[in-house]
This record gives sequence, structure tokens and C-alpha cells, in this order.
Amino acid sequence: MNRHLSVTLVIPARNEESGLLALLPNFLGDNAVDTPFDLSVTVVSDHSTDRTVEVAKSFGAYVVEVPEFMPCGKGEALHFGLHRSYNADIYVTCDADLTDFTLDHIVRLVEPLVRDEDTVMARASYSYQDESGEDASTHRVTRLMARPLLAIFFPELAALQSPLAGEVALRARFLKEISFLSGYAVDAGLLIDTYLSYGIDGIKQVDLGVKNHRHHGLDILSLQAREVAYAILYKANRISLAEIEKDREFPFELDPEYLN
Ligand SMILES: O=c1ccn([C@@H]2O[C@H](COP(=O)(O)OP(=O)(O)O)[C@@H](O)[C@H]2O)c(=O)[nH]1
Ligand SMILES: O=C(O)[C@@H](COP(=O)(O)O)O[C@H]1O[C@H](CO)[C@@H](O)[C@H](O)[C@H]1O
Repeated sequence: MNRHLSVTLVIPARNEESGLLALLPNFLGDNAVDTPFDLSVTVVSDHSTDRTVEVAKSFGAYVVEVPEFMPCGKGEALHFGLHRSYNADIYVTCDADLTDFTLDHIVRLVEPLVRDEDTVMARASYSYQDESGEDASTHRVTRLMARPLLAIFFPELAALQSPLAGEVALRARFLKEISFLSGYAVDAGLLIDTYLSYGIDGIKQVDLGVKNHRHHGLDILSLQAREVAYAILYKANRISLAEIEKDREFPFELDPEYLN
């Protein structure tokens, strides 16, 4: 890798002050000197009411705040943050609640894009087992809903271990070509768009071992599952935008006007 390559890590964060306190020291501050490329970090505060903004700034991250007029949502935050970040060759995204996502993980996610021009997306692949080797209560939306539904409509994507993981490296030129879906639909939307444009060979998996992160209860997971199901059905042309929107409070496919 080389120092002329610019990489921007974009972290959507809604009330993540405690997550960021654990995560940001992994690659900002003293650890920043070791990057094999030019790395900048953008934290996108999504209507946070805690100290997310102050904590991110205290580590030297570039902070953008989703404007009041935009709805909350992971897709909204990523959409806004990616476009408000400094120009980079490669963008990496990660969730703010990961406890042991490090500079090494960023380097490993970027590597397939550096090695092969035809790779557009490199995505984290995590174990379903915990450190003791037991099947863990993890990837619940993935295993119970997303992979079975992908197996029906996009079988090649069902073979991915962690098709919803938020830890992804993306080539900048690809981001200019795609639309963003709102809320938790964004991860599945980006994945399927990449696949439809570049095929399975455009996507590489990077084994990052065990993922340690906060686990939501079934109420939030059920909302997540619905949004991811919408994304898969919509991209499979099995459901229309009108059908989705009558069941939602905000747009499913994000309006580029949000970026102006
Ligand atoms: O309305 C939201 C919901 C989530 N997120 C961020 O999106 C990432 C993933 O969300 P979450 O942790 O809820 O998903 P999980 O990984 O638990 O499925 C986190 O950094 C959140 O702070 C956000 O910016 N806005
Ligand atoms: O992988 C999954 O099934 C869900 C829930 O994860 P856990 O069961 O709490 O490990 O989490 C992912 O899906 C979300 C919706 O697409 C993404 O936003 C998260 O980044 C991802 O961790």
C-alpha cells in the first residue's frame, strides 16, 4: 500500500458517546502514525443528544451532523456523511459500537481494493461462534431472515457470511453511481447494487474473526428485519416504492436533495 492512497473511514453514530470512547483510540491519536495510507475519519452524528459530537472532536475526528430537516436513520447518516467527507480513493464504513475494530481491520478491508482494480467492495466476514467456539447469539437478522431471502432472489449473495455487516470498504467511483436506501435498509441496498452492477466477483470477503458489538433486543431487530426485507424485495423488483412508503414515515430511497 502507499501513502498516496487516501482512505476515509465514515462512522454513522446516533448517541454513541460511549462506543466512540472505546473505538476511536484504535486509530486516532497515537495509533494514527502507523497507517500505510492517508487516513481520515469522519463521525456522522445522527441527531445525537448525548456527547457524541464532543467525544468525536476530542479525538480529532472530522465531525458532520445530519441536519435537523433530515430524518434519523443509518442510511441517512451514511448518505450524508459520505458526501460531506473529504474526497478519498476508498471509503470504509464501520458501526460505532464495535469494541475491537482496529487500524489492522481497516488495512485488511482496504487491501483487496488495492490488489485488484475490479474489486469494488470488500466486506467484513465474521464468525458465528464466540471466543470459546460456541454458536453465539449473533447475526440474528442475517441468519433468520436476510440469508434465506437472499437465497431465493440473489443466491450468490446468500453465500456471503455477513451480508449485512456495516464494516465495508468501497471504491469512491462506485459511490457516485448508486442510490442510498434509508434506515437499516442501507447495508442490503449497497450490497445488492454492487452485485447487480459488478457481479459476485466485484465483492470480496475479509475474515475479521469474532465481532464484538452491542446487541439489540428483538423489538429493534424486528424493525431492522423489516427494513432489510424491504431492501431485498425492492431490489428484486418484488415490491414497489409506493407499497413500501405507505408503511413508513420517511422515504425509502433517499432524495439526493438531502445533500444540497
Ligand atoms: O437511526 C440510526 C440508527 C443507527 N445508526 C448508527 O448505525 C450503526 C449501526 O446501528 P446499530 O448498532 O443499531 O445496528 P446493529 O449493528 O446493532 O445491527 C451505529 O453506529 C449506529 O449509531 C445511526 O446513525 N442512526
Ligand atoms: O447481522 C445482523 O443480523 C444484525 C444484528 O446483529 P446481532 O444479531 O446483534 O449480532 O446486525 C447487522 O445488520 C444491520 C442491518 O443491516 C446492520 O446495520 C449492522 O451493521 C449489522 O451489524
